[in-house]
Amino acid sequence: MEAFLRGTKRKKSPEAAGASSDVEAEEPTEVKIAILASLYPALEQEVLLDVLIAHQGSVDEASAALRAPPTPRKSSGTIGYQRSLRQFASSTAPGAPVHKKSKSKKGVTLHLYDPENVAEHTPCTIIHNFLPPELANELLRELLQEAETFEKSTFKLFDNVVSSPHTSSFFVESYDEIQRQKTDYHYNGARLTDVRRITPQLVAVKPLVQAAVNREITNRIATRYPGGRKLQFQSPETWVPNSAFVNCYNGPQESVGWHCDQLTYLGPRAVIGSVSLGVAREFRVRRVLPKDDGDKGPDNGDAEGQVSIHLPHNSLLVMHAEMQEEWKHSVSPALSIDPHPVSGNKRINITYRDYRANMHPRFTPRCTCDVPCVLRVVQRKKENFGKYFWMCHASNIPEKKGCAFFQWAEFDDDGNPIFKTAHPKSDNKR
Ligand SMILES: O=C(O)CCC(=O)C(=O)O
Ligand SMILES: [Fe+2]
Repeated sequence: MEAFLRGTKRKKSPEAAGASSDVEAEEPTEVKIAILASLYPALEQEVLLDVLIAHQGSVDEASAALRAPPTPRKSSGTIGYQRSLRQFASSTAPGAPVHKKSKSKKGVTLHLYDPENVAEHTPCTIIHNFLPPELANELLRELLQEAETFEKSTFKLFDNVVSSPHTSSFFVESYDEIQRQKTDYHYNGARLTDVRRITPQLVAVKPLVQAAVNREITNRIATRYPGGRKLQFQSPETWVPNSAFVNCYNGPQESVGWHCDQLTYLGPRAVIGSVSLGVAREFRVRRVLPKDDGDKGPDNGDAEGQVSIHLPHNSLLVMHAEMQEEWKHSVSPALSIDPHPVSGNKRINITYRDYRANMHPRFTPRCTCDVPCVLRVVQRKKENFGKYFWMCHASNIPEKKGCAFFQWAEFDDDGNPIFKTAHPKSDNKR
């Protein structure tokens, strides 16, 4: 999970027309919520999110409003209601448009349980009872043991120490790769310290995840994408997971705020396979709606409402190629949970990822701080919507300020990066 360690305001780059305000608006909600939560610990995250949205994402203004004497207000959507979408279901012809009018509404959370509804109304597909039951339990037991030593990520932001509301660790395939992760890769401007070797059960499950995800991708393309063809910038190659973030949510309050997963090492139109074990929790998604240049109105964050996908023990959720660029996702705090016979109050989540050889930091642009850049996409502004860009993320390192580096990112139709200038650290070998 990379998405929450971002923060301080950046200097705007004059080159970043159409992307610059997106960058600011794009500062992760997670961080803003974490700051507000540390200042107002008694308030639920959803209330904080509402207030933040009502103040166009400004932490200062949201905080001022929260300090003011409370006026009675309802928090929207804390308790969702179950609603079947069967009544709306229609068989989808090959090549049907990706962007269907959402069945969800502003301020309302639709709760989806049924795989057909999930495929129809979100950028995801879900497979229930994914692994043989004993394998799922073995994997859960193994990762619960690993999770004993997982830590919350903490980071300094302004004068607050903010910590992620769950624990996690990152697993790769070899000791060499652990070393490379610790020296070459950057996450939000810093290096990972807790990188582990993939465990025996993670190894055992990997080919099953790989086969299922590739099947789901093929099916998604054939049944839902225009012309039955892959999206522009989506890789035509087989999806091969070579790393996994493992998250542990201990109890109903542990969560992860709204974010999209970082594309820096995955490339555009990334697909992610996400296995859920233990306590069932809600995975929420909402579409990011771009705004016109002159539109100074409130953030569109909740304009189409949220969709809640229920993730039971032993389910595989595939986040498809349209997910990270056009949607945000979160695991919301729960009012209550049903304890699981193996894990008690804990939920384990594994996101298997395909790190692409041609997106290795030895190839990607470096900013003037000499840190490999982060890959972002314009989401909030209609101007340049969907365009990718490289920017500095050193401002997240406590002692560094970051620079105004900005460069549009180019890819061929299959999502292979086109780097204009040879990278000084590139030896073009892999
Ligand atoms: O726990 C989950 O289901 C999602 C985790 C997630 O979004 C992430 O690791 O980026
Ligand atoms: Fe994520």
